[in-house]
Amino acid sequence: MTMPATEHHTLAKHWDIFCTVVDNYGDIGVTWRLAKQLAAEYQITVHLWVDDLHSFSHILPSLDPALRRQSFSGVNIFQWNNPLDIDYIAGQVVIEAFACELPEQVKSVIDKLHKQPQSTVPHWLNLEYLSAEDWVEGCHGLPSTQANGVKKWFYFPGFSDKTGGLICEQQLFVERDNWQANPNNKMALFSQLGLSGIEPDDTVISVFSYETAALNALVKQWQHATQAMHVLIPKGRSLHSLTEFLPCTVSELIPGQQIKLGQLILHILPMTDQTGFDRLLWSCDFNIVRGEDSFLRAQWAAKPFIWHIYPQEDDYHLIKLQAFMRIYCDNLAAQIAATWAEVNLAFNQGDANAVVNHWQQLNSVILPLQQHAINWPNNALNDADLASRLVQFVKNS
Ligand SMILES: Cc1cn([C@H]2C[C@H](O)[C@@H](COP(=O)(O)OP(=O)(O)O[C@H]3O[C@@H](C)[C@H](O)[C@@H](O)[C@H]3O)O2)c(=O)[nH]c1=O
Repeated sequence: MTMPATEHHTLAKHWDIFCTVVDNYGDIGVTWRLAKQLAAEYQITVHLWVDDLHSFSHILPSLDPALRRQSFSGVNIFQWNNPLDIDYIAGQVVIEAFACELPEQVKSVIDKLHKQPQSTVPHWLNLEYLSAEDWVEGCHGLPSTQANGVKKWFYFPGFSDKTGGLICEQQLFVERDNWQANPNNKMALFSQLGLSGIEPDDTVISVFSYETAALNALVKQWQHATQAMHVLIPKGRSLHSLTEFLPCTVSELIPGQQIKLGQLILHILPMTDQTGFDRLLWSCDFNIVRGEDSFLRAQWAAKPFIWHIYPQEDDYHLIKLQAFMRIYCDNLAAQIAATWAEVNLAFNQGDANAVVNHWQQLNSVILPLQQHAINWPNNALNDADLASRLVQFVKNS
């Protein structure tokens, strides 16, 4: 472990972010977005420590899971083995993402620094999950003093100006608007992804959900659509709810493969990096997303969406869903809000009949819903994105 012998220790300038991949791609998805933005917009050297590079490589295909150190987009990516086999050098900030436990070596370096007279310790932050619930405002930015006296700060993303904000790159909306202004962009993307047979005016829906009977019911209904419909689904959890429509097992499906079901064509999507995923969401008419990061990106896409929230014990996720739906629907006409909320609720409850009924009603409110989706991102950002608030928070704390 590298510890300078000097008494007056000055911290290195970089930030460390520690991320464990619990399951799925959300934890690494969020930390990777944040790391890239801190590097690109604030010229901060970021060391991103990840315990599962294989999972990470699904959303960063150029990553080599066998390498212990590598750099992409100005971020140094380190394999986090336990115990650490790469030296931790104390930097300005250490972020433990989603309450992952920091490695012992890191805690012991912080502890030693804390005990040295006149030395500074890194700002130690715990980055929490995003929630639209009211209590978040009261908990954001609170310190917790550890047994050794070092303070750890709780950083809560959120939708109000009293929270830590939402991850959004400064140029994202400009890039999205430019992309959406020219339909050739989406057609070029579809062809680059190996998707054929999509005409510019066809309805295109992306699906990145968990397993649910609601998706199965929607696919049954979409087969009888009046016009051609395309549903784009990456290999993964959504398809486990659609096995009755598939000609083979989910693992045998190949990206680019098409399954024709009446008016509907299911397209198997390759997974792309996050920039490609964002562009996909910008290019579809409707997106079904999940978790945390794709949920936010669907909002930034300015398109109507269903949020399949990550399921939690005792249906706690439904409380989180309701909290978000309340703020999203705040200035929406009652009938539009009710229809959109009912589709979301039915999808999350796996209620096949209800989701089909409410989906049909969605057609009658789709224009104002599209307009709302366009207005929402600027309102939601509340003037400051998460990275800018985080940099400010570190300066002030
Ligand atoms: C389909 C696809 C996704 N992605 C990215 C977008 C997101 O960063 C990431 C998916 O993350 P999420 O949308 O958050 O959904 P998720 O279900 O994968 O992750 C979840 O993990 C749990 C452990 C957390 O508790 C949840 O809150 C949630 O974050 O994958 C790509 O980069 N390319 C792709 O082709």
